[in-house]
Amino acid sequence: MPNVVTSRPPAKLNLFLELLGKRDDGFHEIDTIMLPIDWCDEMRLARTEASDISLSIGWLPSLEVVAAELGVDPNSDDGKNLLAIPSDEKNLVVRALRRFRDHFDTPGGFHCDLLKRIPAGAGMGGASSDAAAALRCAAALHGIPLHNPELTVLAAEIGSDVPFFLGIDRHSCQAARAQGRGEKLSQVSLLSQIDMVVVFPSVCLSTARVYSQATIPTEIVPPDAMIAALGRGDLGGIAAGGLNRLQEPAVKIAKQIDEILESMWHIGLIGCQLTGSGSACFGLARNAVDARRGAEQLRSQLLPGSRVASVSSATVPSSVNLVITPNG
Ligand SMILES: C[C@@](CO)(OP(=O)(O)O)[C@H](O)COP(=O)(O)OP(=O)(O)OC[C@H]1O[C@@H](n2ccc(N)nc2=O)[C@H](O)[C@@H]1O
Ligand SMILES: Nc1ncnc2c1ncn2[C@@H]1O[C@H](COP(=O)(O)OP(=O)(O)O)[C@@H](O)[C@H]1O
Repeated sequence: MPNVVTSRPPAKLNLFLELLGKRDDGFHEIDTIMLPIDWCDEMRLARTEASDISLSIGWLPSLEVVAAELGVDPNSDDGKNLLAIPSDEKNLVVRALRRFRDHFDTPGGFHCDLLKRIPAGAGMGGASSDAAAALRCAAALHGIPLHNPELTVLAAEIGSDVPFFLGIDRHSCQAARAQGRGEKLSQVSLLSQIDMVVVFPSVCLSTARVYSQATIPTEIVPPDAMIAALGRGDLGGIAAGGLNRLQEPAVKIAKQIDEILESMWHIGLIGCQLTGSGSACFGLARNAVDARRGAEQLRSQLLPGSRVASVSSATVPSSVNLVITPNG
């Protein structure tokens, strides 16, 4: 069995998000279309003899570069709020590894090196994706099949969005419809790659806070038009079918989201909206070249004060790669 493995957990965007109702347990019933994108963290997981679970965290390309883009001093309160990622039990990676070890009763512990690219509190699912990758990496290190259904049960206990990042029923997945609180998944087919620009404003939004300010619409919109447009590879249809019922409450908390969206529409991106509970926004481009050009234009307008990236649709789950170490 390997002693060290690596993985590249991807971010996600919600192309569609409808609220169906509020449940007694405080969660909302949702209907959402999630798309993995090629904006990824980097994870390296090693088995340790001691039973501890430890995590070290850094930013790529570096804390200083990311802080400069966001226009914050990394040591200020604002900087810490945006860039200080917990390395204790609050980190979903630590929670995932602990649950894994307790559930499968595996010997020893883990050390994880996590290099972040995905902004936190952005609605891009970075923490959830890291947790899913940690479960898969831990399974690989202990010879447990990566498609073991018990991993999906553990994933749902860690967070509503975590199961999506494991893929669906052993299959790699380009897009998924998630229902229930987000854990009931079905495949959505995608005819062609989607190229987009993502902007993360310098604000971190709490998922719980945004949900708490949301209202359930009187008329529920189904995702049918979005699903059909994705299957046809119809960019105009994807843009027209976009919806995010969390956008209104997120904008009430962080007004700058509206300004960001305005700038995105202005440079010719289409279907511009918030992802998840925010604060990141995305807009669709005709192709990868247009997305890169759009990102450059927005960078010149919005930096410092945001992170801007051109991205393309990707797949989940992220692969797990064995690392050959000198002693094993
Ligand atoms: C909004 C979405 C859309 O994909 O993503 P993010 O913006 O977080 O990336 C998800 O629904 C977020 O899923 P996730 O981030 O895993 O949330 P959880 O940790 O399970 O829950 C955090 C809190 O959000 C609220 N919550 C979450 C999911 C849900 N369906 N209804 C809720 O009301 C609850 O208050 C819960 O205590
Ligand atoms: N592995 C992780 N990476 C980033 N943030 C994490 C991680 N684990 C826990 N967190 C905490 O969870 C919060 C939200 O994480 P994240 O999933 O990135 O945002 P969102 O729910 O908006 O997609 C962060 O602000 C951070 O404090």
